Amino acid sequence: MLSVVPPPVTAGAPAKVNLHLAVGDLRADGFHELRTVYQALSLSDRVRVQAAPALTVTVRGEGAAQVPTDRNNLVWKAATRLAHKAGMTPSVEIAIEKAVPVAGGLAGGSADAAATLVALDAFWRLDSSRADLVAIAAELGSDVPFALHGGTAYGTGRGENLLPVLARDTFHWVLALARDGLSTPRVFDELDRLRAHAAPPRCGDAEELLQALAAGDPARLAPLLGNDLQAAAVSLQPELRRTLRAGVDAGALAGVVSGSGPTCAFLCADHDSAIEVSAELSGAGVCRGVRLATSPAPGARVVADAG
Ligand SMILES: C[C@@](CO)(OP(=O)(O)O)[C@H](O)COP(=O)(O)OP(=O)(O)OC[C@H]1O[C@@H](n2ccc(N)nc2=O)[C@H](O)[C@@H]1O
Ligand SMILES: Nc1ncnc2c1ncn2[C@@H]1O[C@H](COP(=O)(O)OP(=O)(O)O)[C@@H](O)[C@H]1O
Repeated sequence: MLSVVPPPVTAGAPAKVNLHLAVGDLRADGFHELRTVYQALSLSDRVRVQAAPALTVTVRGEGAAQVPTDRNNLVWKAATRLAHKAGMTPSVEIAIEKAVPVAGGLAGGSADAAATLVALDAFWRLDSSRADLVAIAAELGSDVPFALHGGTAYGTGRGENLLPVLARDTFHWVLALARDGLSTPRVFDELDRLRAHAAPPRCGDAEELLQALAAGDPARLAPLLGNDLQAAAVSLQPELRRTLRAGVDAGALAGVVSGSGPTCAFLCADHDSAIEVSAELSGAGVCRGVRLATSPAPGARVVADAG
């Protein structure tokens, strides 16, 4: 009997911005207790899976040279864990097409892992429950469940416990990309160091911000954006202070470091304003490049294969 090779499957998954990121105490397991409001961005990576003699990973696109292609890639871990749970052999090639800047605080690696889970679930026709995929996602990284979820969500624990959040309308962002990345554990360590010596700003609770999201009002949302990791990211890359100032001078409603940085996310009043801010920021010499994005965006999902 002929065995039929299943056709390739492509999935996409979004980058994220933390609109609110309150970092609590360091736990015994090395993670910090978080309270965060995630929103998924229209900027997304794509992952294509197809049959191959053995597990292989290829990477093209934005920052590809900095992304591992061995077991250190989160997609490799995602594939082996899903295969193990399903009793499959992960004989697949996983081709990543990156658009999300690497080590930028935008959770690109988490997006790739979430897209891999969704793509392989379809490729192997596993029909896994959402809860099963979320459980594997949480083992892979704190941000991976949100990349599956998409939209807007409130995250607690180390960021992996999610509740959906109501957000009306579309928000317009300009992302200022930094020349060098920042390592997430290094930024958390830096925050602990700063807190041991002083009292860097804390963003408090998210109540008002949740109301601004439900109202879909960017002018109300802007002054409420907050990130406890910002002081640590700025301490490690002091030039971010200039970038944050330049975005607001260019007409953004507000700017915030995204997650552990160093990408700075600028909330704009509307699409036209975002175009103006991006043009001005590009010319100001304060960043490696700019990207326009909207939010919220859907979570990881199978997409039509562009070939
Ligand atoms: C900071 C955030 C905010 O959304 O995003 P990024 O800026 O990295 O995208 C996340 O908490 C990052 O999530 P993720 O990138 O999945 O991190 P993980 O792989 O789970 O953890 C990497 C390391 O970051 C630190 N870490 C992470 C999450 C957390 N709640 N407390 C921590 O202290 C730990 O040192 C951990 O070993
Ligand atoms: N698929 C992947 N894409 C990007 N980086 C990856 C991937 N898998 C593993 N990594 C590693 O994870 C690190 C963090 O990457 P990324 O998820 O882009 O940033 P952040 O944690 O700041 O959001 C990278 O420096 C890279 O070494």
